[in-house]
Amino acid sequence: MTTAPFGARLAAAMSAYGPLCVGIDPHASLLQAWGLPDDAEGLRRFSLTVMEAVTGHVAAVKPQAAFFERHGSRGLAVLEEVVAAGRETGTLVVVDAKRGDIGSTMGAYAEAFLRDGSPLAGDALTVSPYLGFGSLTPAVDLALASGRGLFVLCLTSNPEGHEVQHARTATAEDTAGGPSVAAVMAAHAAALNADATPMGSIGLVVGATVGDAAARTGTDLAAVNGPLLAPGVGAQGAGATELTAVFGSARSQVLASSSRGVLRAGPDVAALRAAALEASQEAASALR
Ligand SMILES: O=C(O)c1cc(=O)[nH]c(=O)n1[C@@H]1O[C@H](COP(=O)(O)O)[C@@H](O)[C@H]1O
Repeated sequence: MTTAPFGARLAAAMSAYGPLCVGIDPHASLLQAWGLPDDAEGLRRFSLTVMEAVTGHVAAVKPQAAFFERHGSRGLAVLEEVVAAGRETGTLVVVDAKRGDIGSTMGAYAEAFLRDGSPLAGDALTVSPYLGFGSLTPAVDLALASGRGLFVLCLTSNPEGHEVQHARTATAEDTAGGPSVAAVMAAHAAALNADATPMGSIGLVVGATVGDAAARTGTDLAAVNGPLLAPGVGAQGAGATELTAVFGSARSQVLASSSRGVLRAGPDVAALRAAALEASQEAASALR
């Protein structure tokens, strides 16, 4: 394996371009607003326009798989084109597919999204650990072996996440409840990233909208030593103030993510690029 680890590649991209990931979420309403048909060709023009506008200007892009899957196999072919365009331009691609399953099936998801030569394999994948962090082992192993990364859901940006993520884990001896689910997920990531420089490749998803949830759940974000993907910026209401407040001493690890907040500026390439650069600068000053 000659590729540098994802954590090192992302750290370099963030220092070159700033801490912003532009989400590629081709909602039907956005296709309409851009004057595009709600079909695979509209999806393709939308996605490649975003790539043209932001590659080489921001650290990463994050295509959301659901918006491609809703167009069937032709939509997935467009996702493959986005992945290929990222590879050609050197812009990191986080495939946001939030996969999670029992280990034996997780192995197949890992081969789809993290294996060299797979057309859907970007630089990192979002994964869901709610079948137990250990169920993600095939993805962890393949990501680390291939220079890719993972973003493991930890404290998500949506208002419903707390009922699972803030819950206290129980053991046979400690029925009163142990550490929170979020803290356990963060501790697993920290263990996998131990000793990595400048940071490890097993990141977490922590929404910019979660307020003081890390403190309330005892989740030590600074100790993760890995990237913290922070969606919720822009359309979900978080901005610079929230980024600073949520991440505190972990802010140098944060990759802020905005989809609709940037995409609404399209379809003009220059306007999209300007919106991305503005969001990137705002995130950079909040996270300095
Ligand atoms: O993993 C994600 O990216 C993610 C996690 C999370 O906690 N919240 C969240 O909004 N996301 C994704 O981030 C994007 C947010 O889009 P906007 O609200 O338009 O910026 C969507 O693609 C979500 O699926």
